[in-house]
Amino acid sequence: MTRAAADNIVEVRGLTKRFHGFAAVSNVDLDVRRRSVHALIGPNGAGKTTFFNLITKVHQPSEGSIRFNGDDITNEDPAHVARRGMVRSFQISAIFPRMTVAENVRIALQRPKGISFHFWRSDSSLSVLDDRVDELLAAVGLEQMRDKTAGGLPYGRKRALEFATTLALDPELLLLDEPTSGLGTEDVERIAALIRSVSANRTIIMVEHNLSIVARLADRITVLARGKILAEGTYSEVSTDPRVIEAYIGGDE
Ligand SMILES: Nc1ncnc2c1ncn2[C@@H]1O[C@H](COP(=O)(O)OP(=O)(O)OP(=O)(O)O)[C@@H](O)[C@H]1O
Repeated sequence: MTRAAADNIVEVRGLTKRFHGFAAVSNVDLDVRRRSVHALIGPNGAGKTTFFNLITKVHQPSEGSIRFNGDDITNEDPAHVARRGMVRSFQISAIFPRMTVAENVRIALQRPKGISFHFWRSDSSLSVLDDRVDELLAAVGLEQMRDKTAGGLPYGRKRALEFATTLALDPELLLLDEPTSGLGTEDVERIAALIRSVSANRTIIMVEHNLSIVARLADRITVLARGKILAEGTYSEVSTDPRVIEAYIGGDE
């Protein structure tokens, strides 16, 4: 591994995605530093979701390359990429609504990359699993709701549960797709605190429209507009960049 690859968990070069000739992401070069919180912002239609879909390999790039931990993953399928430790969160559909909160976390722990567990294992591994379920529920503030049916939780609490099921996979790189969207102030604060606490020992890339959250959490910010990188830097750098101000004012946000 080169020195740059050791410092950067993700290295993207010349990444382009065209849909019927329209470049949703165009010639993007992006490095994500290990153990940083890296935010991707930009007006509607800037290409943020497409970029997430490219690096998680939901979409195959039209051009360019993607490295994860120094390995070229450009031609890998999404399941392989997830097994490498790149996990995307905030897909509420991933929650089983008829199961309890604790059962949802337990199932996530039994997935590949979660705690290795089989039903024929001993009671001691069962209790290890229960301990980990309780730890994860405590981490997201759901310990009081462990036996409630997941489908009946309020929206903000479902988000917290989804966070717990994602953390169960112990991702090295966590991709958060608008983690605070649709949440009330109290839940936004809870999720922000959670992102901060889980960022201590992993890398996070997040697409986030709430710029005050970006300002508080992100070490580095990439601003996309019309599929291209417009600016990159700290919040104070990008928020004072005239090109960024123009893109936001000139855009539809
Ligand atoms: N599957 C697709 N087929 C055709 N065009 C697409 C497809 N996916 C995205 N696009 C187009 O690519 C552009 C970028 O879309 P994308 O969803 O990546 O932007 P975004 O920055 O995530 O926007 P938002 O903040 O509104 O979610 C848009 O013009 C969109 O219409």
